Formats: sequence, C-alpha cells, structure tokens
Amino acid sequence: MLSTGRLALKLTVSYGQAFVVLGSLLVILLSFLLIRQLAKQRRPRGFPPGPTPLPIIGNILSLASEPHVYMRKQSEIHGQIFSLDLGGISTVVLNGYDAIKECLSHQSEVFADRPSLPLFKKMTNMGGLLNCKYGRGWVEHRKLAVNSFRYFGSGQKTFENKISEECMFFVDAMDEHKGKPFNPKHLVTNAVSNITNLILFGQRFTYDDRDFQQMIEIFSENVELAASGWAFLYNAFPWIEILPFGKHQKLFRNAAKVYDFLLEIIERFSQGRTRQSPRHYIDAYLDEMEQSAADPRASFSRENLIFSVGELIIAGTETTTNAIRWAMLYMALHPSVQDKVQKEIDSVVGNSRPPSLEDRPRMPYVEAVLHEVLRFCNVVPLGIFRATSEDAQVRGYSIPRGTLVITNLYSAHFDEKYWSHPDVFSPERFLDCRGDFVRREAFLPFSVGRRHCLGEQLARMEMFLFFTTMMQRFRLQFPAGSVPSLTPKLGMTLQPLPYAICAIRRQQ
Ligand code: HEM
Repeated sequence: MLSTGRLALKLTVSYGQAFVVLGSLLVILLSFLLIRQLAKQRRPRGFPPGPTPLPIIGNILSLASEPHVYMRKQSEIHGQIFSLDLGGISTVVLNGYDAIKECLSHQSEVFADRPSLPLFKKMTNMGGLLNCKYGRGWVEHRKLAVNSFRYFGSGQKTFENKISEECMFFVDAMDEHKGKPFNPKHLVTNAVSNITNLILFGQRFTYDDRDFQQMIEIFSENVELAASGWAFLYNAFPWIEILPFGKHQKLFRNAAKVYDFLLEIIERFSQGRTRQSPRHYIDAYLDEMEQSAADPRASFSRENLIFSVGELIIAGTETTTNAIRWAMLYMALHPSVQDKVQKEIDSVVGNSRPPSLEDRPRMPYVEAVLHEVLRFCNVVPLGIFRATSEDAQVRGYSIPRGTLVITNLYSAHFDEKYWSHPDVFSPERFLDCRGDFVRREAFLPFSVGRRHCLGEQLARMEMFLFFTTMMQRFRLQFPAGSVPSLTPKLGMTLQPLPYAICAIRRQQ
C-alpha cells in the first residue's frame, strides 16, 4: 500500500509528465502551423515582386484604410503588376489601365475565375452567379440572367416606362421634405432596388415596406463587412470561426437572415406560376431547374437560385445607389456644374414631360457628368476579386492557376497616362471642343473582360433617368453652413458618408 505522501508525489509526477507531454505536443503543433504558414507565404517562382510581408499576417494590415490608394502607391514602387501576401494567400494586384486591359481583355478567359476564398465558400459555396467559379455553372447562370434582363428589363420599351414611374415615386417622396434637409440614402436605395425587383419578382416594394428595407440594410452592411480586416483574417485563418466575437460572426448572422428572407419571398413570388410562361427571373429560373432536372451536372438548384437572387439584388442596388448619392453630393458641391446640367435639361426636355432615354444622345453634358461621377467616385474601386483559371504568363511573370487577382479599377481612373489632372472633378474631360460627348478608353467602372458587369446597360439607364428626373424638378443644395465630408466610407463599394441635402423645387 502506498502512503498518502507517496501517492500525492506520484500523482504530482504524473500530472507533471502529462503537462510536459501536452506542452511539447502544443509546441510541435504550433511549430508545424508556423512552418506551414511561412511556407505558404513564400512567393511562387517567377511571381511579381511586392512589398515585404510580415510573418504570418503578410500585408493584411496595409489594407486597413483605403486599400485602393495604398495599392496605387505600391505600384509606383513595384510596377503596375505587383504581389501582396494576404496571410498566406498569394495575391496579384493589377494597376493602371494598360495592365488591367492586358490581363482582363487580352487574356479574358485566363483571368475569368473567382477565388475559392473561405468567406465566399461559406456564403455561397462558390455557386450562384457573381461568386461562381468559372465553368459550366457560371455560363448557365450568366446566360439566364442576361436573357432575363433583356426579356423582362432593358430589352423592352415598356420597361423604360416602369423606370420613369419609379422616378416619379422617387421625386414625389423627395418633395415630401418640402426643401428641408434630409438624408437621401434610404430613398435612393429603395427606388433603385425596385428596378431590379421588377426583373426578379415582377413587382416593386413600397418605400415603407419595413421587411424589404431591413433586408437591404443587412445586405448593405455585409458589403461593408466583406471588405473589413476581419474578413481578410477569416480568409487567411478560417479557424477563427470558433471565436465567438469578431465582425465575421456578424457577417454570417446577417447572411443567414438574408437567406431566410430570400427563401420566403422566392416562395411568395413563384406562387401562381405557369410552366414555360415566365413572368420574371424567378419563374424563368424554376423553368430551367425543371428542364435540367435529369442532368446530374446541371447547376440550377434551389440553393443557387437563392444565391443568385441575393447577388443580383445587392450588385444592382449598392452600386447604382452609391453612384446616384455621389452625383447628388457633387451637384450641391459644384453649383456651376448643376447650372449647366439644368440648362441642358430645360432646353432638350423642358418641363412639361419627364425625361426619356431618347433624349440621351442630345444631352452630352449630363452624360459627361454621370461619367465623371463614375470615374472620380469609384463606386467599386477594386472590382470584384478575380482568380486565374489556369497558369498565366504576363509581362514575364508567372502566375499560377487559382491565384487571387485584384483589379484596381480606381488606379485606371487616376492613371496619369490617360487622364490629365485626374484628382480634379471635371465633366469637361468627356467633351470635345464642340461640346460633343467623347468616350474615354481608360474608363472602366464596370470592369472589362468575361466577368464584366452584367448590369451595365441597366445601371446606365437608371442613372440617366433618376438623375435627369431629379434635376428637372429640384435644385440641390446643402443646408446653410454645412458642407459634408467627401471622404468615402469603405467597403467592397465606396459610398459617401451620410449627409443631409435640401431639394428645393425649381421655378421654371
Ligand atoms: C453604377 C452601377 C454599377 C457599377 C459601377 C458596377 C460595377 C461592377 C463591377 C466593377 C463588377 C466586377 C466585374 C469583374 O469581375 O471584373 C460588376 C459585376 C457584376 N455586376 Fe455590376 N455594377 C453596377 C450595376 C449593376 C447592376 C444594376 C446589376 C444588376 C442588377 C449588376 C450586376 C452585376 C453582376 C451580376 C456582376 C457579376 C458578373 C459575373 O461575375 O459574371 N451591376 N459590377
């Protein structure tokens, strides 16, 4: 029999041994993870150069504020095509118009993939449309969306009437403020999202529909969170999912709420459907799903329907809304530009009828202003992350298949080779000496190549009609004594910080 003292001693020794063993295992595990992480951080052979990364987190911290500006500055040191390490994720950044065109246009297919980042995998399983891997699934979803946009949207003359109708709801709601200061964000968001809603659901939502508004707000918050430091950290170290705190958790909770809401509205809007007689995108998608049910490789599924509807709502709303909000801000900031816009509207459209798309070719100044807003304000400054679909060669560099590629569209819009004084807001740069509108090659707000924006035509229609209808009726000005900040709020998109504006009815 062991005495109590010897038992205690033996237990202490075995606890001690277990502690040492556990401690050693932990050290071995941490060393293994560290070596693996450092190996992941090694620049692939022939990869473009770039700023020196920190061990483990690489260059993630440099992206904390204004990453598009940081990347443009780095391109002055390392060249238009340089690399970053995002915590073990080798990344290539394309800067300036020439580099973007060389990759996205000249090697369109090679640069057409989306990166398999943990965040995208978790949110959409790399399905849907916008985040979909380049391949059959993307081709099928893009084709269906393009056809639906044509069939239920911009391909129809009656669709213009529907946008004009929404413009009227919009300006009437602005009028309710009776020239007093208000923040136009929610109003613009609702009006703009209703245009996409017409295509997706065949119906608009009223401006006081709280459920829909809440969904858009949550969505919009996620666009911001998806570009936060936490999102980059999650992509590099997905195990942080076990942490109960952090912005990535909020992002996941939001995504789950939006998913449930979309599920519910898709059910609602597919009721009363007649096969092969689609009323909107949802019906058209369900037709495709049924038609391809026997094909095991077909990508149409209920889950992908929810993802693609969500992506179309947010891609169509967040972007165009911010472009219109910037346009309003710049009109109030530059009264002389606003004068010229209104002079053109008065002479081409007058005040007895609403503006129409037929007026557009005769309104070069308005066209120039809208182009300059898109150039100067950079609504989607870094595009949507791309990836190489196969091994690529560009300017003597080797970029392996699956590499994350960031297209710095902002840098093309501030490329001094193509724009004089790019940091000045000047619509005149889009006009020739006779005052006619001129296209500019390095203008890329909708990106280029195979994955270029699917909603470009729709966005241009919306911007023109909302902007001209608003400027026909109102003079925009800031409340006395206040000029809002022009510093953008960062996220996947750049949006103005909340501001108050007065919409004063014009005397014509
Ligand atoms: C001012 C408005 C808009 C801007 C500045 C804009 C900009 C962009 C940009 C930069 C991309 C990334 C393309 C790439 O990967 O290189 C994109 C993609 C996309 N946009 Fe837009 N967009 C706008 C409006 C819209 C609208 C109204 C819709 C539809 C309702 C839309 C739907 C999409 C979709 C679905 C994609 C993904 C395309 C794909 O992966 O194949 N966008 N957009």
